[in-house]
Amino acid sequence: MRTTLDIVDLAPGGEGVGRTGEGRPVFAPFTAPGDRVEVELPGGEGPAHVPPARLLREGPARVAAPCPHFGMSEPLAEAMCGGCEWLHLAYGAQVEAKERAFAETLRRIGRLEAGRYRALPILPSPRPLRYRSRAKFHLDRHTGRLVFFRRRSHDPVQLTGCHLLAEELDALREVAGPALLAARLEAREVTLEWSALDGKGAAFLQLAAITPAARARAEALLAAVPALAGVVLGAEGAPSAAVGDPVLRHARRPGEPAAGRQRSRPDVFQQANRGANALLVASALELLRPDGEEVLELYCGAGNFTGPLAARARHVDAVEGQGPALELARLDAAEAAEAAGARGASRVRFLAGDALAVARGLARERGAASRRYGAALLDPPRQGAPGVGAVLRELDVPRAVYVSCDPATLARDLRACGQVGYTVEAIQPVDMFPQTHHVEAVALLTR
Ligand SMILES: C[S@@+](CC[C@H](N)C(=O)[O-])C[C@H]1O[C@@H](n2cnc3c(N)ncnc32)[C@H](O)[C@@H]1O
Repeated sequence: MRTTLDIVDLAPGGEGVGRTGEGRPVFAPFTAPGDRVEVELPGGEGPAHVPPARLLREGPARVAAPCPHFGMSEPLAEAMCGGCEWLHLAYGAQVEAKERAFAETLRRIGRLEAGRYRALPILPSPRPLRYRSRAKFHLDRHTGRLVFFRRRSHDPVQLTGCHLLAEELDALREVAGPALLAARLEAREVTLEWSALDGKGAAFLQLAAITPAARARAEALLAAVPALAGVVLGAEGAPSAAVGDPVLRHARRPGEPAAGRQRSRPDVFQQANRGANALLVASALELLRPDGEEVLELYCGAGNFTGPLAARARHVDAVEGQGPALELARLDAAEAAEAAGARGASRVRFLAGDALAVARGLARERGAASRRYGAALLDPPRQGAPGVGAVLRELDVPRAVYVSCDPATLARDLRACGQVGYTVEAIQPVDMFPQTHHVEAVALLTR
């Protein structure tokens, strides 16, 4: 049934929300508060998710989307890219909506009522557009373009440019697609990364198999695309292989190389928004105050927090499950220790393995080798770290910072931490992902 709907808010999942005359909630993608839209309403009585709507009247938060691949185009959904959700929304309205939805998720799943913790105002991204230094694409074998898929499909969007990518990364995307096709590198997925510090990029190609022919083709790719310094080849069940030099360096604070550098490789986790990442790291350290402490860091990855922690802590034990990430973190730590002289030499110990299992093992250690941590920092993947509260408790950690990219799993884990005696003192949301509903956050726990 066709019906007219007034959009009144944005849901945590990014869709606009309105209610029918009978009070039925309706979630409509690509709408904005204040919009009046016509939607195709499915039968039933519960909350309805409708396909893209026809816009009848524009709300005040609506702006002209700068991208031809985005939005409520006619015919509906024909050209729509699955990358952005909110290019039609003024950036101020985006951060307000994230802050509201985030607090609501903490309340609903974490039972954390506003007022019971210090809710710090969301930190906006320094760049709302062109903020990504890495992204994952698909190679369209017919056109030779690196593409994104349309929403909820595997149909390619023939990108003529992407407003989320740093200009240099977008330019690399444009040339890398045809070069991959010419080199006959049939990658299932292609991750490209750009380093503003190095002025060069690197690629991670997921192939069916890593053969000598694939390596030779990767060499040909590097010869054809001078902006690419190296390639990592990956295949299921096989160790990855580097061709050229795919290790890039980033300034820990963009534009300030003196604030320290950090290695990355395109097959290893790395925050894609370097500007917002600098804010995230600074706010995590400000909340944790690791000065002079023995610190336990779980899920350290390539050492995004490890270097800044080590610069202030007495000692850091850093745990990570992925070998190549740990290798990059070790190289950065060794370099920083050398720069600091003997004083910094033994500040970090890296431990490989499952973060919670290693932490449980540390809690059982006794005698001279055992450590008493004054602070902990954890930054788990999207699925969170169920059970981390009990582990922190076993280790008798008085203060911990939990960094999360998923408000729902964060809220779940904070609630469980509360059940073993931790109090949520403060939470700082950070907008790492403008033009989408996603939000990153840092929470401070004490006991
Ligand atoms: C969100 S990333 C954070 C990495 C790093 N802290 C950063 O800021 O770049 C999560 C990291 O946890 C690692 N990881 C995932 N599951 C793990 C586990 N069970 N044990 C240890 N590390 C794990 C991943 O390899 C990844 O490096």
